[in-house]
Amino acid sequence: MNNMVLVITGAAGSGKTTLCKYLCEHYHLPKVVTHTTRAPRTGEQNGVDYYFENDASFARKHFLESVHYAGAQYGSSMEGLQAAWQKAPLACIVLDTKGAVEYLKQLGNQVAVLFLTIDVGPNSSEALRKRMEARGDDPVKIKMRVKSAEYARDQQLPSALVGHAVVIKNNELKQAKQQADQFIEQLLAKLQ
Ligand SMILES: Nc1nc2c(ncn2[C@@H]2O[C@H](COP(=O)(O)OP(=O)(O)O)[C@@H](O)[C@H]2O)c(=O)[nH]1
Ligand SMILES: Nc1ncnc2c1ncn2[C@@H]1O[C@H](COP(=O)(O)OP(=O)(O)O)[C@@H](O)[C@H]1O
Repeated sequence: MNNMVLVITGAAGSGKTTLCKYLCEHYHLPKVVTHTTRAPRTGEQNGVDYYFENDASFARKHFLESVHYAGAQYGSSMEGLQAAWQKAPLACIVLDTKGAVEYLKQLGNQVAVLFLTIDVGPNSSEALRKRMEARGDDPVKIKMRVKSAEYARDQQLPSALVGHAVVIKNNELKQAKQQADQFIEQLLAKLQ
């Protein structure tokens, strides 16, 4: 196979961004930077974390797929993916579960999916909220997000990804990284 894209998906606060950063650094994977109309969080950089857009600039882009998530728009382009593949045969992207399903539909066996979750029993949703707080998110934004349909939806693996996604419980980051390492090594071997 020539090129593949690793899609990291899962609940808000489950550690998608953290794991993507780790894998990109450790395996020199190019990250596909996506576009959003949400405001940057403290420390986020335009062109690195996201391309930050307004509604008008977002509307002018040509997206492979785009979604509404908790009151903002997000979208990813084929050009972004092709640019990443110019650098290396395995690229990485962070998407909501709707985007992950769409990637699988459009790109088939060029897509590998990692679904992140946490499982601390009935308090798992609360644990995710605490992680968003610890990340420094605006409390008003956290409230909005937790109430959104997308937040509830992304806590479960969608049926379209069953049998396609590798599920990793990120209760402990060290263990989650080890499981992701195994998965990446299999993918890199496939691409050789
Ligand atoms: N479908 C899709 N989802 C995206 C895209 N970019 C980011 N997302 C997802 O949008 C959701 C909200 O992202 P963000 O506001 O950064 O919040 P976070 O999940 O708490 O870090 C997350 O599930 C992201 O993975 C995109 O281009 N397409
Ligand atoms: N296993 C873990 N245990 C505790 N905190 C974690 C763990 N994994 C990630 N975090 C922290 O939780 C917060 C949310 O992680 P992040 O990667 O931003 O999630 P996502 O991109 O899925 O919303 C961050 O502050 C991150 O440092």
